Amino acid sequence: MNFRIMDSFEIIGGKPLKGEIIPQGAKNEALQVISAVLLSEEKITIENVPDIKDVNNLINLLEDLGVAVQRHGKGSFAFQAKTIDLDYLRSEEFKRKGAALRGSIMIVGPLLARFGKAWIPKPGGDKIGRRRLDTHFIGLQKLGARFDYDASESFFSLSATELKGTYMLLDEASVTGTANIVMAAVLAKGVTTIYNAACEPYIQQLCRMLTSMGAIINGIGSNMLSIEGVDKLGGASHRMLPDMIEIGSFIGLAAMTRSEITIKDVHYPELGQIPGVFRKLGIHFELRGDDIYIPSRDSYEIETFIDGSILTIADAPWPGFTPDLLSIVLVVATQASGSVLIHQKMFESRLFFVDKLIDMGARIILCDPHRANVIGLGRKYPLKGIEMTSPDIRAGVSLLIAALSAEGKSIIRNVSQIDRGYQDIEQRLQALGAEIKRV
Ligand SMILES: CC(=O)N[C@H]1[C@@H](OP(=O)(O)OP(=O)(O)OC[C@H]2O[C@@H](n3ccc(=O)[nH]c3=O)[C@H](O)[C@@H]2O)O[C@H](CO)[C@@H](O)[C@@H]1O
Ligand SMILES: C=C(OP(=O)(O)O)C(=O)O
Repeated sequence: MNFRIMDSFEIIGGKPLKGEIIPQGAKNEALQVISAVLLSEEKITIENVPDIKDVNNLINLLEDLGVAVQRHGKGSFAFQAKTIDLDYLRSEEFKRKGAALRGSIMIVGPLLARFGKAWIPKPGGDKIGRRRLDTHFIGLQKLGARFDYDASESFFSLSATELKGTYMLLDEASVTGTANIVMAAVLAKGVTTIYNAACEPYIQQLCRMLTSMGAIINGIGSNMLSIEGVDKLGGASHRMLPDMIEIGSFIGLAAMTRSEITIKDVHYPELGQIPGVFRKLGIHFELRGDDIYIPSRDSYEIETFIDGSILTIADAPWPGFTPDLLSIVLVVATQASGSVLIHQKMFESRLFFVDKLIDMGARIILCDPHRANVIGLGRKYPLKGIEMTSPDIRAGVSLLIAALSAEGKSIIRNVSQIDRGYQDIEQRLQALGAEIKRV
């Protein structure tokens, strides 16, 4: 039998969309809190889990490790990590499956804390520049773990007879690094202080879930976490936040395609800089209850800085602007009036996809791997549909937004990148009136 993998989208662009959209649960929170179920032998219920490739891969990985997983309905799961098959961690299958996603790195902290051992292949995720793991391993070593790296197999091993709380200053505020160290410290002996900790909402959510499991964590939401280790953690139930990157993607989509869209239940207070950045691009929207309503408008004009100089939008660790939305901001700017400098400081290979936008007719100068200057077309002419390949998840969605706004047909290949993090995206866009199908 010949199975064809439907890994492309065919899009006929240029049509305004209309309707309501509910953001999925957050991919990056899911990867943290689902890894944390390994810390307890009791049942942990998690609601609003997104049905996306990365999360499903992590859940499968946990099942292979022996975690009992019950699906209670859409997005609702119960996990129980009573017995864990540590031998599986040495298997070829684990090496292959673990390497498929970035989030798998976060099983290391819990395994080390509860069983004194952990192995992990170099994790996957987007090819958007070097993605080192030093912060994770230096932090775990400070807690007392021994660490070994087999470069020929790209395989990390860690072990510890006892983890002991200590003070540490992280070399960078790594999101998954902080999550891993926190998950190890909650079961360590004594107090761990993590300074320069990442503090984005998903780390806060992880800390809240751990607290409801019985962990003692102070400083949640700040860059100084203090964790008093406990002997054992219990069960809990937890509800995940909506995905802020999806919410930002939908704001950008609405502006770029002249659409009237309501994004439901956004948890506005948790969106940090995101609404402000889209406002700086000249996009108008209203907060109605906890929904963001974006009216259909023909044009939007990028602001300048107060002194009249060209606006720069740059990423930074939270509470700065998330790097995961810069590609979307960039594409939205291509049809604005005015200019903006997009400065992707955190990842070095995330802007190369602008070549495809240039082929579609956008005016962009890639100054260097980190900076792109966008000179908005101000709707003087539409982008035109082309065939292209999605290099990473966020570039993929940016190209999708560009294609939905463009005149004519576009084909986007390699959309399994998009499936990593956006649930049923074509069906949800079709419900808003988009002409998109998987081919
Ligand atoms: C599964 C998951 O949750 N992935 C997210 C997580 O990845 P991840 O946890 O892998 O990303 P890190 O926070 O470790 O680092 C991201 C990049 O920023 C650089 N860096 C980081 C901190 C800092 O203070 N200075 C600095 O320059 C790092 O060197 C790296 O190049 O956080 C990233 C940053 O928000 C997001 O893009 C990813 O979507
Ligand atoms: C970079 C991302 O994901 P990951 O860390 O899983 O590669 C992202 O979600 O934009």
